[in-house]
Amino acid sequence: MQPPERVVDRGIDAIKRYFEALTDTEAILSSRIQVNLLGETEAGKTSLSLTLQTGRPTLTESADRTRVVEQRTWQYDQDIGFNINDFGGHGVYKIGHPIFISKRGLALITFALSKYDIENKAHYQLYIGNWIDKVQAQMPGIKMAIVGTHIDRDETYSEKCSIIKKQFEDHRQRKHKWYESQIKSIEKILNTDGIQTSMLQAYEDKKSKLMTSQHQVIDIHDDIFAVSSKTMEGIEELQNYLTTVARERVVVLPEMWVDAAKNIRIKKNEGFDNTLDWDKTQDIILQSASVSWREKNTSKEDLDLATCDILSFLAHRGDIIWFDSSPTLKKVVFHRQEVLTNVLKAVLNHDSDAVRLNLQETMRISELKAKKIHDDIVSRGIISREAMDCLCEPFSLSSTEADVMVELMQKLELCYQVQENPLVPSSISFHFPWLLTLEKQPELDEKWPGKVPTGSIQLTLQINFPYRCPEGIYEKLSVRQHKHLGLWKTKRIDWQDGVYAEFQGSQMQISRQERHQQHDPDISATDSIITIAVRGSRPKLSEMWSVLSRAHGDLMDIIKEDWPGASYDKFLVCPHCVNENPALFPSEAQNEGPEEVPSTGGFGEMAPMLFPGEILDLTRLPDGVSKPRHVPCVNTGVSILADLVYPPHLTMSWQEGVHNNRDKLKQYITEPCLFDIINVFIQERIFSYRESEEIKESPEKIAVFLDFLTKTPDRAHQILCEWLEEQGKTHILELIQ
Ligand SMILES: Nc1nc2c(ncn2[C@@H]2O[C@H](COP(=O)(O)OP(=O)(O)OP(=O)(O)O)[C@@H](O)[C@H]2O)c(=O)[nH]1
Repeated sequence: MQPPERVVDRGIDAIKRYFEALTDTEAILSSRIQVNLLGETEAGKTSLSLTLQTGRPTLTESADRTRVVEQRTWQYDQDIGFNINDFGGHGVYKIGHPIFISKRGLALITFALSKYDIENKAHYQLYIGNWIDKVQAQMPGIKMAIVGTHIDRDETYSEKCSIIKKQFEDHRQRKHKWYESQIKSIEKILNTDGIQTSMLQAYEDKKSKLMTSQHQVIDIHDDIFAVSSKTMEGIEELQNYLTTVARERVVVLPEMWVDAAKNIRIKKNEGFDNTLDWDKTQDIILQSASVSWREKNTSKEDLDLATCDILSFLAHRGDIIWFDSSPTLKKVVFHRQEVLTNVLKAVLNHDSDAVRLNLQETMRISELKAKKIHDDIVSRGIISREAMDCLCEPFSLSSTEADVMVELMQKLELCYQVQENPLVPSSISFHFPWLLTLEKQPELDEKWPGKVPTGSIQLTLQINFPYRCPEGIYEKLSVRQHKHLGLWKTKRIDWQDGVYAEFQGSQMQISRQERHQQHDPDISATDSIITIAVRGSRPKLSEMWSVLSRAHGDLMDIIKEDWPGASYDKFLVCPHCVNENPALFPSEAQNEGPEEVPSTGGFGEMAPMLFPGEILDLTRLPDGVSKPRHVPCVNTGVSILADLVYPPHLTMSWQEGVHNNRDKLKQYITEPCLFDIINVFIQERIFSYRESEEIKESPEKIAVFLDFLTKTPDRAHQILCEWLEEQGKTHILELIQ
């Protein structure tokens, strides 16, 4: 209760300021809970939100599918209030939730009981299951409840609710079982005799991650609330639940904080300003403070700190949207969330005709130019600064607000900024992967052919998301690559489901695929796969690993930030299998249509060998485990060089290998063989004549040769390996490789 969690998160100074504020103003018991109404269209969300707000039966005339989020408040009593977020069916909700939903809020999964057909198994997944999975993945631990509306239209609602409860229990069990089967399959691998000790840690990490997720409680209220916004039946039970939760979460706040929140709400209801700037916000805070507080906190710094304390608390609770992550964003408070959603909706509009209309209405430009701008937006996902201003025009944003919106879109990683013409500083445009509809361009078949070109190697990481990829992960990953690629914009090619990029010495392709799984004919689930592949030549291997590890790190960070509860599995695909079987990575044409695949992410009949992707998380191998030089490909029995499966810091370098096998090499390399090698090295200008003589004249010829060898560049090692292979001296090759 005291101090609130958010204050504690901000550290000891914030706690001190909180208690100081309490000495100057009264302590108020307060609870304001954010209630998020989620669900399919026509679920009855708006009617329920209005009914809760007014306390009277209220029905909307019809559903409003264009709404992103509408906010209402319901004041239960002096201490307890609710901020209700009523989410609509507009596509922007996909990115909207993390901005609008507070982890401390409540999510009500709403559906119309009258439409729910218990005979139709797909209904559970559509109306309830998918929503639970989504919320759970995005905000693990958030309190949830299921609410069935329209009971006045359904006499059998109570029997239906008992069946839905059972379906919900099955859903919980299914999730549990999925984790269990994944854990079992790892345990099976762990119990296999031949498992590489170096691989053990990666499998153990994978298992423990799965076990944590499995035990994550789905905090959902056991009963299903059945309500009618027409007759008010069941509304009281729902209200009681909400107020009980609110009472459990009462906190003690300084009166000035409560007053500041109230005054911000008044500004919101007045609806004059799109946003509150820093000065206006501080005026509100000063108005809310007592004389004694004002006398004690006279400096600008005192007021700035108090402003941040209060805004941070209110943003965490879901009263306002405020980001303190950049100096520009910090200065603006989004107290009317609809302003932000409307701008996002205008910019991220997938309706091509609406975009065209908007451009024609607001821009005084030729039809030809409008067409080009329109095509850029709807197919290439590119919005010029000029077009951005015009899309925002209907909202009468000030220039600061427009700048803030643009910065916010970049901060949220909805887009990245590109200067299209290096000579024209104003030729700025914003690239939104969300808007891309372009198919893969044919020129990419040349740059990235289906089969790995001779002389190249491919490192491949696959991340499999069972039951659909959480929305926006791929797009955000694509945007995040810009910070590594920024300077080489021309080397990046984007299409709807992928991005190709060229780095110095290597190429990368990130792509996504969807695969339908038909475990149960009634429940069609879709698995998603994000593949990060890097190609290059062997000498560039270490750079290739850096590129792969960086993209992997980006993806893991995004999952941690936005979808901490998402289930996924990651694998490093055996480079040998990739090389042998280009069909493992089907071209776009082959991607069409549903395809049945095993949940391990296999590829039809011949599944590639998959190594645990957790290898990429290892910073070092466990104590006592020596770095591997080779790993077996179980599929083919071929021995693969470990540096194709492990990042360089985890593998044994060839020099370490030579050192470790020194005694055996001294035994196997005969004098004539040594002389032949020396000749090759002289021809290749690796050894000088003097060096070769030094070796030949030494009583410990082989030992001296090996010492010389480990000091030579990698090229010498490569030449030696090739020569040994040509000569069929595989017993030496294996020790040296
Ligand atoms: N009889 C009856 N009709 C309801 C009830 N709740 C909503 N409706 C009607 O169902 C339709 C959809 O209701 P809304 O509240 O707009 O649904 P929504 O979930 O907000 O819909 P979207 O805007 O598409 O997200 C409207 O015609 C409402 O009048 C209810 O409990 N009983």
